[in-house]
Amino acid sequence: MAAVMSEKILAAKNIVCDIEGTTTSISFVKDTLFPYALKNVEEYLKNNWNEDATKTVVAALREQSEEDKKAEVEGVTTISAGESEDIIPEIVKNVEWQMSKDRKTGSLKTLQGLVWAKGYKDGTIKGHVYDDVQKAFEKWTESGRKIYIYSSGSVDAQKLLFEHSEQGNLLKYLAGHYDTKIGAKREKASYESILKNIESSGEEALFLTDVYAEAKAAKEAGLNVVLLDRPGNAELSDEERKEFTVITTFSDLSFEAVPKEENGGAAVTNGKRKIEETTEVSEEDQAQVYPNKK
Ligand SMILES: CSCCC(=O)C(=O)COP(=O)(O)O
Ligand SMILES: [Mg+2]
Repeated sequence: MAAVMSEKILAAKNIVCDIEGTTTSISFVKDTLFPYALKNVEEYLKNNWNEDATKTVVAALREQSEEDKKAEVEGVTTISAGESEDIIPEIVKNVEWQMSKDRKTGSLKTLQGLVWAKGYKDGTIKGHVYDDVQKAFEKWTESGRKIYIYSSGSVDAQKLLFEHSEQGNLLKYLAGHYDTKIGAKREKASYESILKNIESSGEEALFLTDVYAEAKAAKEAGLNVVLLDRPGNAELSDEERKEFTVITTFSDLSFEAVPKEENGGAAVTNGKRKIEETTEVSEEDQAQVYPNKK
């Protein structure tokens, strides 16, 4: 069954977009990025030990491990005090432990980004984006919309992925980046902070993600939300599919131009067609306008 889209969704001026499972395959993150980070973290630390960025991230990793120890997180490994390179094996062990749990701590994500930088810059890594991403970004920005990224991956890691993507440098389409410094992705307050930051109402914003808990938090903050069902994503339940519009590709979202005088002003509605609520939509009608399905 094709997606059911509300008028509000299609009118949104600000699009906030998740990465893993939304613009980019989960398998690229799990099978390319994570193994690269694990393989190269020790070398990165050795080669960059005296860099400020390394000192800052090591201090943050140590702080995190102390917090985890206090909270009695199972399996946590500690990082000794001091600036000696002797503690590199302890850092590597902590990173391996965190990555085995797919933790989204800011310190781990920052270090991963630092390690990936070399791979992106020497061409070993090309950021995966689905086939429809570049075209959609182009259309959305051409129609006067602003695209923001909100991912657990650090802002620097996000920029690397889109700068060195399989579809070329996509950074020109992006108006801003947010990571977990603004808050965790499953918390309503994070989305409220993003709205404040981008000077948008919830009504004028659309969040695209693959994770139901993130969708729920964004919805609570007043944003419109559409869930992505990309190949390899976790299965969405029938209940989750009832609560949110679900699409398989960005091509399913088709916006109209934001009139110039309203760019940065009021939201635009797609005045073309307003159709009564329905449960089934033909492929051709995917881009039509429907009242939001609750
Ligand atoms: C942009 S860096 C790679 C992705 C990553 O490390 C990650 O944790 C992705 O999480 P997301 O919030 O984009 O689902
Ligand atoms: Mg995701």
